Amino acid sequence: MATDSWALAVDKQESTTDSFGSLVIRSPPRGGGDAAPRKAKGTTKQVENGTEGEEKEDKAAQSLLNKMIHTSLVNTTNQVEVLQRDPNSPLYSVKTFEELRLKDELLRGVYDMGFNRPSKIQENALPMMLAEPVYYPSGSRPQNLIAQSQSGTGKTAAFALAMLSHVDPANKWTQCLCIAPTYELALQTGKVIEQMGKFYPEVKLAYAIRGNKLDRETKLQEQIVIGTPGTVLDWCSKLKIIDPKKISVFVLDEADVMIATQGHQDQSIRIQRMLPNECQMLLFSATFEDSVWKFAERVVPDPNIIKLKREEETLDTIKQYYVLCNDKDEKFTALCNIYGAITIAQAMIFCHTRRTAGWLSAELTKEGHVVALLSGEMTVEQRAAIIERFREGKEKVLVTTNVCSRGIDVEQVSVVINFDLPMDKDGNADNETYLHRIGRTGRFGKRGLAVNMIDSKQSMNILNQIEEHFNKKINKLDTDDLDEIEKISN
Ligand SMILES: Nc1ncnc2c1ncn2[C@@H]1O[C@H](COP(=O)(O)OP(=O)(O)OP(=O)(O)O)[C@@H](O)[C@H]1O
Repeated sequence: MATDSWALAVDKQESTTDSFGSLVIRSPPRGGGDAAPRKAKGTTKQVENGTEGEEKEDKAAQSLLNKMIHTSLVNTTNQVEVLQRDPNSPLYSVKTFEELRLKDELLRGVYDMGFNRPSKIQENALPMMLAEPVYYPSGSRPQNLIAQSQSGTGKTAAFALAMLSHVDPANKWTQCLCIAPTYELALQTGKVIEQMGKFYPEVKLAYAIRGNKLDRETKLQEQIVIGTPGTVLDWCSKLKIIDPKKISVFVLDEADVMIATQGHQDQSIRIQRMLPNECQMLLFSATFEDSVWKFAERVVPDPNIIKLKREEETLDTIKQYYVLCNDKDEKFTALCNIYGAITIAQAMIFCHTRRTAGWLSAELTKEGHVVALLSGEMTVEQRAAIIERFREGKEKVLVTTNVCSRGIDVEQVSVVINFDLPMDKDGNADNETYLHRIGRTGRFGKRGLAVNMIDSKQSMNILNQIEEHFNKKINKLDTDDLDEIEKISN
C-alpha cells in the first residue's frame, strides 16, 4: 500500500492541498449528488409535517454510522447458513488465518489489525473467496458469492483480504474493483484495505469518486480501485482509464444501501456487464429483503450464498410499563419522578422529533442530569462520538430520535423510556422498532425496564397494538406513587 494514506488525506482535503501523487482531487461540484466529496454529513432528512420535524431514515448515513461505531467485531452465536453453488463439492471453513495460506505481508497486516481468528462469516467466506476458479471445458468459473450478515460481523475485512490476495503486484493495472454507495462509505472501506495492506506496499489503491478528475489518456496503475458506481462507470466506459476486461475481482458492497439510491442499481449492473465471465463477483449486504435478493441475483451469476442470521431480540426479560399523562410537560414530570424513585445506571429516551428531543434534553439538563443528545442534523462523526462517550459511561442519559439510535448496543442500558411511542408513517405501531429499542438478545439476557409514555388516544392505540403483537401485557404505572415506582426496579 502507499505509505501515505490517501483516504486520510482526502478527509483533510478541504483544508489542505488538492493533489495527491498521480491522483488529483479538484474541488467537488456543489450539490454533486451522494458521491460528491464532502464531510460526512448526518444526512437524515427532516420532513416537515405540520409543526414538528419528523426524521426520516437515510440508509447510507446509518451504514456509515454503523461502520464508525463498530470498532470491534460484533459477536454472534448464530450459525452461518451456507448454500453452495455445487452442493457436491466439499465445504471448507477455516478456524485460523494460517490455514488460508496468505502471503506473509497480508498475514502480518491481519495480525497487526488485532485479528486473532476469522469471524463467523469469515470462516466460510474467506476459503470461498480465495479459492482458485474451477476449470471447465467451457472456461473457468470463479467462486462467486452473495453474503449477508449484520453490520460489524467482518464482511469488509473479508473482501478487503480477498482483493489484496488476488492482486498481482507486478501488473500495473487495475485488477480489483469495489463499488460502494457513497463517497464516505468508499473511504471507510478504502481505509480497511490500506490498513490491511500496510506491509504490502507494492499494491496501490485508487479512489474512483466524483471530484477526482483524471485525464482520458491516463492508464490507471493502481491494482485496486474503490469508488461509487457513477464514477467507476465513467472510468471504465467513458474515460477508459480502467480496462474492465482485466478485472478479476468485482465487489459490490452494501447492496441494500446501493439499491436505495436512485440510479445506483442500473449503474452497478452496467459495470458488471462489462466484466469478463472469469471475473469473481462478490456481493455483500447487511439485510436481505426481496429487492436486495433480486438485485443480487442479477449481479452475481451462479452464486454461493452465505447468510448469518441476526441474533433474535426478545422481550422476555423486560418489564414493560406505561404511564398515563396529558401532555409533554406531564410526561417530563413522570420521568423526573421515576428518576427520583429508582437508581438508573444508564437510560435511553426516545422521542419522535428532533424538537422534542432537544427540548427534553434541555429540561433534563436543568434538573442536573448529564445528558447526551443524538439528533439528525449532526454529522455522522458527531453522532459516532456521542455514542462512544455514552458507551464509555460519560453521560448517563441519552436522548435520541429513532433514526439515530440504531446500532447502539442497548445491552448496557438498563432503562428505556419511550417518551414517544414508535409509529410508522401511517400512524400505526412500529413493532419492529419497539423490539429493537427495548429488546435484548438471549445471549445477554439481562433484565431491563421499559416505560412507555401515553398522552393521547393515538398513543394508547399504539400501545394496544404493541401488546397484541407481542402478546404481552404492559402494566400501568402510577408515577405519582413513589412506593409503586420503587417496586418496579426490584
Ligand atoms: N477476524 C476478526 N477479528 C477481530 N476483529 C475483526 C475481525 N474481522 C473484522 N474485525 C473488526 O470488527 C469490526 C467490524 O468489521 P467489518 O467492518 O469488517 O464488519 P462489516 O460486517 O463489514 O460491517 P460494516 O458493514 O458495518 O462495516 C471492525 O472494527 C474490524 O476491524
